[in-house]
Amino acid sequence: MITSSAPGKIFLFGEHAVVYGKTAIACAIDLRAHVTVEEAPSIQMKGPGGSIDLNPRKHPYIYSVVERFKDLTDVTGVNIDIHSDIPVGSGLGSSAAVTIATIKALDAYYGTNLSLEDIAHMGHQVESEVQGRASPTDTFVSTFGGMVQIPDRKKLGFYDMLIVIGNTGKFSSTRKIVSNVAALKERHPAVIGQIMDTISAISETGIEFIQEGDFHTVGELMNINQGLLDSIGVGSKELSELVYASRKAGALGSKITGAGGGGCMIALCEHKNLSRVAHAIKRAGGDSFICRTTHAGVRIESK
Ligand SMILES: Nc1ncnc2c1ncn2[C@@H]1O[C@H](COP(=O)(O)OP(=O)(O)O)[C@@H](O)[C@H]1O
Ligand SMILES: C[C@@](O)(CCOP(=O)(O)O)CC(=O)O
Ligand SMILES: [Mg+2]
Repeated sequence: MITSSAPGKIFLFGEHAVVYGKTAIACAIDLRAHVTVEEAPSIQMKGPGGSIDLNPRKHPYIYSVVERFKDLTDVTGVNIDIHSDIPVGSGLGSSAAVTIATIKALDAYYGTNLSLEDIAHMGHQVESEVQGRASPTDTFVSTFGGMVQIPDRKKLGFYDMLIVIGNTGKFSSTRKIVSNVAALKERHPAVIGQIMDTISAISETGIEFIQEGDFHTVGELMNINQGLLDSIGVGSKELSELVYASRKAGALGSKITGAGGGGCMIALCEHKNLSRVAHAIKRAGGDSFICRTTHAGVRIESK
């Protein structure tokens, strides 16, 4: 029996634009997906009512991972059991964390000796297949941990940023939101293209201010990024309510994280207003918790 785990993530800047090759900054967080694999008579997934055979409609990410392993090795019966701390369909990268942890667990189980680069690459292929189109961000940061810049695949240092996550509690499918943005871009290529370029410039400017420790300016850039996410139709009334409540309570900046349409927002705070912001998000109807970033990428937990 082998157990692996991989982290979820937040986007400080650049979601959606990064799908079109623009710059984004993402950070691994200490919510993790845990995957246990053990010998079984067929390829199965453990569920609440017991184990069932792997089904591409019910388990699209895991199915796609297993199909890829069939190209690498002789895939024998295995039971896959997932326990994840990451709220599903909420912009915190649950799909990538589950995908990357499954790849790592199967790699250890079948002895395929994949490097971290191989794992991130396979994860990106899986997300692209299931999502229709996907950037390498979530799978890369879930593999390597820390703060990263995409598409450069640059591992940035560790920055002690105080972030509150606010969750609207509304499920949102990344596949659907990404395809809505693609359709909008097709209708207005010049307009949306320029918005994507501006989001890219925000990410590139943002990283400089993160490195300087100027979090007031980082927050200001997050607010500009949020306006542009709204402009491409990935906002919602509930997300905006949490965003404005957090700013009123003193957040330096706040924005959607991930696909949007529902799911989570993040608020950059100072020590003095951290709990005020968390409470304000709750009063505005969301769940909120303090986000801890992590260096720890994918890893084997036990063998
Ligand atoms: N614990 C889990 N077990 C099985 N599949 C999961 C789990 N968590 C997430 N997933 C898969 O990821 C999908 C959600 O991914 P996505 O729409 O990209 O949202 P996000 O990655 O922001 O949570 C789910 O519909 C499911 O297919
Ligand atoms: C919208 C997008 O930029 C991020 C999606 O993140 P999440 O699945 O909502 O956690 C898509 C992608 O990068 O593939
Ligand atoms: Mg996802």
